[in-house]
Amino acid sequence: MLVVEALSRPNLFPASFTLEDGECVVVRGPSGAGKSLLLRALADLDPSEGRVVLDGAERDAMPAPRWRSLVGYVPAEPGWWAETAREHFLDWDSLAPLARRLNLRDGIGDDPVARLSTGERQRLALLRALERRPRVLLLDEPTSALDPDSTHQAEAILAEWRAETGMAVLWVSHDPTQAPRVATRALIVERGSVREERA
Ligand SMILES: Nc1ncnc2c1ncn2[C@@H]1O[C@H](COP(=O)(O)OP(=O)(O)OP(=O)(O)O)[C@@H](O)[C@H]1O
Repeated sequence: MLVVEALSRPNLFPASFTLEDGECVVVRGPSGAGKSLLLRALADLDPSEGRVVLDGAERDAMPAPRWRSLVGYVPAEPGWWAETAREHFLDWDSLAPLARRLNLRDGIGDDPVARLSTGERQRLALLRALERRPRVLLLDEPTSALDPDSTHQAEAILAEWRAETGMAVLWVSHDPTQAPRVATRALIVERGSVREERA
């Protein structure tokens, strides 16, 4: 469903790979290797060269806002523009069951974002991205601040979502035990070069 051909930008050599419907591929590699650069290029947040095709539609032929609604991105440090958490959602109340599964306490939607913990913000950013129902979700260390139970809940929710909607996931993780739990394939990024391996 996603075809990437010779995608490149400064500090990232041309990368080619595909993502199948409902697939999850982990992205691994040393700190500073170019993993976030790869995700940001795919999300069309920074200028890049190469060809990216989603469900037969060329990225370059699509308005950027349309592309960004199809290809969701959860950065390692998500941004917040309104005071309370709920203001960042289309319909916060409908997400209550998922929020509970992620061990987020009731009422958190009305708290000022600035007062929330790093792990709380991380889980809210994941929910915010899922709510937009992207075809592809790019995750930059989405569970790095979570306890083991919340991590497993997030992994389970993403697996269910992929199975139900066909959403594909590209998941940057530094946790060697997480990769085989969530994916069968890995993209290894080293000094700006991308190659494929088993997860
Ligand atoms: N806009 C940019 N243009 C060019 N190079 C950049 C840009 N932003 C970051 N870099 C550099 O590119 C390199 C790769 O950065 P990147 O953030 O992709 O690493 P990473 O693999 O995600 O690392 P980490 O695991 O620490 O998050 C770094 O040396 C960084 O300084």
